[in-house]
Amino acid sequence: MTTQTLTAPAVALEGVTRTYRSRAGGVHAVRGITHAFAGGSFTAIMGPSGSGKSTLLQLAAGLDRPNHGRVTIGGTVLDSLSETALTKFRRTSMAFIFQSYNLLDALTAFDNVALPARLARLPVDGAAVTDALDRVGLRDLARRRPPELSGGQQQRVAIARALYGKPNVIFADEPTGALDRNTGRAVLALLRTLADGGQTIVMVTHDPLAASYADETLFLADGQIVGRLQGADAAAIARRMNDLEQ
Ligand SMILES: Nc1ncnc2c1ncn2[C@@H]1O[C@H](COP(=O)(O)OP(=O)(O)OP(=O)(O)O)[C@@H](O)[C@H]1O
Repeated sequence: MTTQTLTAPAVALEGVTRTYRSRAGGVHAVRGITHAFAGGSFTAIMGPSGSGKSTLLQLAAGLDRPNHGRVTIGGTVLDSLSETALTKFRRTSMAFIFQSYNLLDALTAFDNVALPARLARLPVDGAAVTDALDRVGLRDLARRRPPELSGGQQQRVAIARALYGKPNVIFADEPTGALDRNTGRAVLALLRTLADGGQTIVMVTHDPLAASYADETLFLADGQIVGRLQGADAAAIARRMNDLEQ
């Protein structure tokens, strides 16, 4: 892992705009967003349905390209990369944690954790894979496949995958959306640990309690950042969300 100071932006968005064409006309999903996510920071993104959260996350992760503006991750301008180079860059520089876990059912937990390294044609360090599974409490379940694991266990496999490669940036879209409260809290505590260890976390969530684990919450409305709260508790975050949804 590249060690970063808290002041170096791990992910920078500059004037990022994404418009979708539809039969009814253009949908301005993200409108000129500029924001720097500091290295080692944990940021939550909240906002009403349709405010552009998922689009913003996809743009920041290079899964979608902006119509205008640019995204820089660890000093690399994503726009300057070909599709092939971008895919390779994504495999080594970032991890994704989704509500739906995104694990391959045919592979064991161990092989799911090792998958990004294999796809990037890097040697797999078996002891490090086991260590990553151990850190999320799944050492004994390494040989199980996702259908043989609970939702919380599957999400912990996804987190172990993010732990193993030690990517600088972890993007999470509703990582606790499908989990019960206690399992969700355990997952959030793990994400908090990753940020405290220097990885940068950008997480979309609808849940003020989940956002309270972050250092900062950004509030989106109509494709723009309309507010932010630092170090706020769940009640303060919920109040701000209520104000936005009025
Ligand atoms: N592929 C697409 N084609 C056309 N419009 C799209 C597409 N994806 C998203 N949109 C539109 O862009 C806007 C932002 O969508 P986005 O999914 O980013 O919002 P969101 O804040 O993540 O919503 P939710 O909380 O409901 O998941 C919405 O108006 C949505 O309908």
